Amino acid sequence: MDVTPGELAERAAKLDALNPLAHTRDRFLIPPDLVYLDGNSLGVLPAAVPAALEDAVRRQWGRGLISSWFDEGWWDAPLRIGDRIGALLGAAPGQVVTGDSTSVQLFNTLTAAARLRPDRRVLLTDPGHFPTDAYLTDSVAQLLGLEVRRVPASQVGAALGEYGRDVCVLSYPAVDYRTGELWDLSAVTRAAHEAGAVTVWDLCHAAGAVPLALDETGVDFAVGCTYKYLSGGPGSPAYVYIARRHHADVRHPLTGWHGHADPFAMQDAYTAAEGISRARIGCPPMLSLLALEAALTAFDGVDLRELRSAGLSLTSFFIEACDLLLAGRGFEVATPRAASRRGSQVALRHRDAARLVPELARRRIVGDKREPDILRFGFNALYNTHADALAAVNALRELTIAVTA
Ligand SMILES: Cc1ncc(COP(=O)(O)O)c(C=O)c1O
Ligand SMILES: Nc1c(O)cccc1C(=O)C[C@H](N)C(=O)O
Repeated sequence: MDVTPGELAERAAKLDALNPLAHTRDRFLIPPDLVYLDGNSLGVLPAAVPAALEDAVRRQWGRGLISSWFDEGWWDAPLRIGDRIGALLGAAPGQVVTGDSTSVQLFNTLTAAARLRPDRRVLLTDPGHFPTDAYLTDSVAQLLGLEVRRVPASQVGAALGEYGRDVCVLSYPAVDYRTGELWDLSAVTRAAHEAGAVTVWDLCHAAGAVPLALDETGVDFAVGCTYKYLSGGPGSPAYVYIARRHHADVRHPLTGWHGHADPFAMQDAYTAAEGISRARIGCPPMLSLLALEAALTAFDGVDLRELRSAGLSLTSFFIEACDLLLAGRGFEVATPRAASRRGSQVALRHRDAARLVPELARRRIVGDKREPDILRFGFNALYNTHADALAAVNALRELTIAVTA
């Protein structure tokens, strides 16, 4: 090892001191002495949330009661908060709506997307997609009489060349939940369009960590959760993006009354609302939605390019520290080393992953384990530090034995 742990600690301190986003850490209530590297599963509580929830419960609900639906802007909250999220996704206003879970949004969106190409029979998806995406893709295919083919994003071009004219939808994650690999949304979307198909992207592991340019990239549909890098809280509502050019044609299977053109006319038959409102379903979980709105203020004034470079600085430093301090201890970096191919997490493979993750937690360092042998460390540049990264690597060094000298 050319660099000593002491020198790495100095580097971490310097990098943290130079971080232009250092001030945003104060926007979160991080438990003292905790190194939290699991914000890619459940983000830390933003400082603005408790008071916003208190107000939502005691004043808006407690005193305003039913009048709050309109007097406090509850009815428009899914659209208002959708636009705030849209700004983080590179989407112009009026194309994102919040509500329901990612799973529900996936079902609604995949079905609506496939219906745009009724003469085609193949749904293309990632063999390593998150389980809920895999299960729902299969369900939608079953319901619509389609066939699912599982092709890695890196091989989509070849697959489309072979049978692309029969593909209706490509359903892919922007960032792989296990390895943290960032896919090329632009290249996959372009290839899909050349073959006449549409894309449904799952942004769960990208939104709020990686700058996205949905409008510019020509993405058709996207869904994502808000409890990871957006720190909306456990079970906070998901969102869906539908490019404006599809609004008039899109037909959802979940035709709830909030998506009706005139909800309070209480008509017998469904008529879809204009614009993104047609992606609304039923009554949204308002308290969670208002907590999410407060949580998103943690992004106020944050330049997303700066956030991305701070995130890459953290993951690059973590990988470098792993290379230096964990050599010969049975670890393998499963995340791409090229910054352009990396989201904001680093995954390490180790055959003792199941032992190491709880051992880390006992030392107040939280990451998580994914099957079969992956240790995941998520870095939210709004609150994580290089010192956090080094603490995790130092602990892993203490918990393992070097096999080679
Ligand atoms: C890529 C991805 N999609 C979807 C989900 C979850 O969906 P839901 O919010 O419906 O539980 C997760 C995480 O739980 C995920 O990582
Ligand atoms: N949504 C979760 C939950 O309800 C319980 C525990 C974990 C989660 C997660 O978010 C897991 C996460 N999507 C993953 O990437 O594995």
